[in-house]
Amino acid sequence: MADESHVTETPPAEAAADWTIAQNWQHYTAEEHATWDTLFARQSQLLPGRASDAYLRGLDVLKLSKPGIPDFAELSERLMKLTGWQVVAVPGLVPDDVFFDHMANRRFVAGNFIRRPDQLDYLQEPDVFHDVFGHVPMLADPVFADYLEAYGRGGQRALGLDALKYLGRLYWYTVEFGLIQEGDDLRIYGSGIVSSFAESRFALDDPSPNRIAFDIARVMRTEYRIDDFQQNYFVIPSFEELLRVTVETDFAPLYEELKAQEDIPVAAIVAGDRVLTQGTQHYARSKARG
Ligand SMILES: C[C@H](O)[C@H](O)[C@H]1CNc2nc(N)[nH]c(=O)c2N1
Ligand SMILES: N[C@@H](Cc1ccccc1)C(=O)O
Ligand SMILES: [Fe+2]
Repeated sequence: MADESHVTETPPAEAAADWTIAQNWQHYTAEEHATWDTLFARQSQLLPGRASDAYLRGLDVLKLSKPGIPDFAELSERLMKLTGWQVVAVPGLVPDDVFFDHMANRRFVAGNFIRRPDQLDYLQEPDVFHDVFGHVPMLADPVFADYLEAYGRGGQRALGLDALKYLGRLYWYTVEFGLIQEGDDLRIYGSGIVSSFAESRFALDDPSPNRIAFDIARVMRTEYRIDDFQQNYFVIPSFEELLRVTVETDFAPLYEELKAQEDIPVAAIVAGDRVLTQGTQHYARSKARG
């Protein structure tokens, strides 16, 4: 999950300078493994027909020899052979520059903790289920694996250009909450959706949110919220197209243009949008009434 986290700059005592820690797979309790198995089984039944082909193909990389929470060492060995990525354990959110450096070197940072049984349906911090079940299967797709490495390098560049706000939105509306058109069907590839039981249905079926065709400048201008279902989803035509418009476009001039423009509020529809669903926003309004 990506958000405007306010993490401290010095790593916690047990972490290395790059914020990595030992996963300590042998320390997980039977209850923690059971939480993983419950979440895994629930999503595995829900996602066929909802998640993108690339995600469902990638899911196999998680079918390891042991039940319960995956062992990052075993997982990384398999992932490395497929796309050169590995999964490293961190205690939680890490500073942006640390996050980008790992990503630029094909190291995916994953929380080593798992949510409590009473948090099955939603939590804001990225736990091992969100990071590994949500993100890792996409790392097994060669095109998406290239996209994420390029994103890491782009993040390092964006830091230097004071443009993190714009790149963070691109991450949010693709890696975390992206939808993709597959033939006549709308499918999920965003990790924040696939790792959420309720949002996996809401994102595709509910008339409440907007669903808008992906446009790089529009996405970078659009605000987002981190505490509930999204009110906007952006739809890409393919991962190859996402790679083409992000890796091949020099963002520096785009960042300058965006700095001269207003941000677009969440849920707004603006001129030029190719709107697939004009949302009713009834979900957000019902929550606002409390
Ligand atoms: C880079 C961007 O700001 C984003 O919010 C980052 C910050 N730090 C992170 N740290 C961890 N562990 N996981 C994440 O997804 C992120 N997201
Ligand atoms: N093209 C971006 C780098 C980038 C690539 C892929 C994803 C995100 C960002 C830049 O010029 O900064
Ligand atoms: Fe995430």
